[in-house]
Amino acid sequence: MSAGGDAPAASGDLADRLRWFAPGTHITIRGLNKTFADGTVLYRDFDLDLPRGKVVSIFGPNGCGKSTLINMISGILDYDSGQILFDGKTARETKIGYVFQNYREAGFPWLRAIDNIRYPLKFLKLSQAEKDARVEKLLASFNVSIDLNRYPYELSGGQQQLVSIMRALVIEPEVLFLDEPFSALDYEMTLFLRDKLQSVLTEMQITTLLVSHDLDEAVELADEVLLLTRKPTSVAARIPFTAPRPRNAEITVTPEFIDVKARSLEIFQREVRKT
Ligand SMILES: Nc1ncnc2c1ncn2[C@@H]1O[C@H](COP(=O)(O)OP(=O)(O)OP(=O)(O)O)[C@@H](O)[C@H]1O
Repeated sequence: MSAGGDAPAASGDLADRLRWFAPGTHITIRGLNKTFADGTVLYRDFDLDLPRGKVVSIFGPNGCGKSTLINMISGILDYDSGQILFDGKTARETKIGYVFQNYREAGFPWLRAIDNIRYPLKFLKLSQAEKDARVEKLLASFNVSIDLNRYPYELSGGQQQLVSIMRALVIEPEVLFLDEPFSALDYEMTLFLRDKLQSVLTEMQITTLLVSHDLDEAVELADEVLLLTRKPTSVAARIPFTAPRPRNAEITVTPEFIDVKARSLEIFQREVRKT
């Protein structure tokens, strides 16, 4: 982890800089810099505040740095300098869940599905009864009908991604990162998982960052669409979407959805056209 990632909780100058946060702000990014070894400058003095308990969908041109951003926030990837704090805590001090696009590489193939879901609980100081209750509650929330005694290779892609999502949620994360979680799945499974995930996130009030290349999906799930520019990357716009939840695919024909999607698309296309 870089100096930025190891940074202690806010103090001195930093505390002064953080004092003007909007109420409810959870994740604060200040002065973030990331340049790759080949000289590609991706983020330069990048600032961002992300609200507590909301779902923010990140959308932007190909290669603008969406995955890199959530990897740096979640602590998977080093950054050169700057500060990323979760209510003043570092990523290491924060309970984080992460769902990857490639579910095949995300789980342990030698563990049954149920043991993959339970695995992260090993690292929490909970009694066995508390761990069992956590898992039971989660399975009930997702209304799981698949045989979780199967190994991942015995499950469909969608079922494996469902296992990945439950494994990310079982620790009751403060923040959940989803990087293209449904893009490798068929449409029927995508709709099912979107609905389930959305109702669980609404119930658990988890601060969530979603990267999606599907603008309908990005808007449907979002409390806010965060549009990024081409690199060096900055925030092009933030567009709230306040339609009540639960939402499903039918939301896509409502005037509010169409308006948010049209405004997002306009900004996206403006950024794509820039050379
Ligand atoms: N290790 C690396 N070295 C050099 N450049 C890199 C490295 N990793 C990523 N990049 C570049 O940084 C940019 C951002 O990559 P990233 O995957 O974060 O973008 P993205 O917006 O998620 O992309 P996509 O829309 O294609 O999924 C891309 O141009 C990519 O080629």
